[in-house]
Amino acid sequence: MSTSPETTIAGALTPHHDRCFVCGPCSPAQVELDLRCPGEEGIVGDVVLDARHQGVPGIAHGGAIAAVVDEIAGSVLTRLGVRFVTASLTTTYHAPVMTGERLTCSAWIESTVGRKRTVVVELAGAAGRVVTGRALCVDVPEEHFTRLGLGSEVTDLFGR
Ligand SMILES: CCCCC/C=C\C/C=C\C/C=C\C/C=C\CCCC(=O)SCCNC(=O)CCNC(=O)[C@H](O)C(C)(C)COP(=O)(O)OP(=O)(O)OC[C@H]1O[C@@H](n2cnc3c(N)ncnc32)[C@H](O)[C@@H]1OP(=O)(O)O
Repeated sequence: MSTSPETTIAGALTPHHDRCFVCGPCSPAQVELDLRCPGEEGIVGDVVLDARHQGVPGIAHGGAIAAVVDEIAGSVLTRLGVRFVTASLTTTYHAPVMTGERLTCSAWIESTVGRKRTVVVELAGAAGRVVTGRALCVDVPEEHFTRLGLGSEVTDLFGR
């Protein structure tokens, strides 16, 4: 397992990239995410979607929620040093997410089969579970990015 600088400060995770539209501090839509790694695997934390993420007034947009699910699922894997992309993402909305509502999250690897890992992300509000997401993530070689003309600005993000 990698010992990421992100995991050495009381298990807290910091944004993986300044310009990531979900977690990056340069993003005008940066989501308030406070993610921590309580143990060897998995992530817990808090998430708040606000008025920048609404679909109808007062309710978070389902696409914004899905992006947050993808971000959290990805964080579970990158902190383990896994180089991956998301191949498929399903998001089940059990109840509306209100803008400004503080949610707790937990995420973990549900299964690993060959290059495929399924990561589950649960989001809950004060009244209980609001979202369950499942990301099917596929391990990829470094060439997945280098053949696209991308270099260390991407490949260095994995396994820090
Ligand atoms: C822009 C990339 C960013 C990546 C990560 C980002 C940041 C990393 C750093 C820190 C991150 C911290 C937090 C993370 C934050 C966000 C995470 C975002 C992650 C993303 O958002 S990333 C962008 C969107 N994502 C893509 O850009 C993928 C496009 N796509 C492809 O690049 C190929 O499609 C690929 C590589 C997926 C597969 O291609 P391939 O040729 O390598 O392999 P192949 O097709 O053989 O599939 C192998 C096995 O997966 C099964 N399989 C494949 N696809 C499936 C599907 N859809 N449903 C069910 N099963 C599927 C096959 O059935 C086979 O299964 P089996 O082995 O059992 O036969």
